[in-house]
Amino acid sequence: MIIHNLDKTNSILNQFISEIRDINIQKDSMRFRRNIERIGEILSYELSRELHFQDQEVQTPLGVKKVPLVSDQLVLCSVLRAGLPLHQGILNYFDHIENAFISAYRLHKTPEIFEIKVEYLATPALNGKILILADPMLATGSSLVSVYDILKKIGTPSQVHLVSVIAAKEGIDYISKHFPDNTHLWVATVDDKLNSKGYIVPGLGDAGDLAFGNKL
Ligand SMILES: O=P(O)(O)OC[C@H]1O[C@H](OP(=O)(O)OP(=O)(O)O)[C@H](O)[C@@H]1O
Ligand SMILES: O=c1cc[nH]c(=O)[nH]1
Ligand SMILES: [Mg+2]
Repeated sequence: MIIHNLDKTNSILNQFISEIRDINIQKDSMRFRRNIERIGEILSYELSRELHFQDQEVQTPLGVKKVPLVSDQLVLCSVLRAGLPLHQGILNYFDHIENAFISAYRLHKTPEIFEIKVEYLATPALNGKILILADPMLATGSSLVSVYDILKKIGTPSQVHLVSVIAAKEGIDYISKHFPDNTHLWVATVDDKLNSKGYIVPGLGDAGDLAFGNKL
């Protein structure tokens, strides 16, 4: 797996990451969603450098200019619920991308032991296309691996790009073993630890709840 951790370079991205982590600022759920969306836009720009480009002629009022434009067929699949604002951010940059949605949630047997349930999928064909799989939190990595196991049954993408906001080192190690070697991971920042409940520490808390409210 090829890992692109954007926190290696200081940029305005730091501001958005610090706001989604901040226990006071993150209470403003509209700002939380919008910050995740903005991070999705920045990750999209970075990811776009790894895509394939072909020259296209553009007619201006004064002449013709050859411009290299993205030539890949792209599918963006986001993991519900927390993936929704990240999905919107990526969609803001890739106007013509096809869209897929998949659900994943933790079904707890005890506070510490859970399995991932995937119950919903809506996707276009994936064969030969570039799959961008988006989920803001990469904690244990079990959600991403579970959804990829389902998506693989639909078709074989030519390449996978994973987009995440905060990842734990442990989760990165786990998914590296389950995705093809040429998979790219685009992540805004990486934290060292998981707690006993599989939450990223310091992380930000529960991204789905912060974006959309507490669930039962
Ligand atoms: O790497 P993992 O250990 O699998 O954890 C990460 C998952 O947890 C969050 O979803 P959650 O289960 O909280 O669902 P939600 O989006 O509905 O809140 C997040 O959006 C990931 O899907
Ligand atoms: O830290 C975590 C782990 C899983 N899901 C979240 O929203 N946050
Ligand atoms: Mg959640």
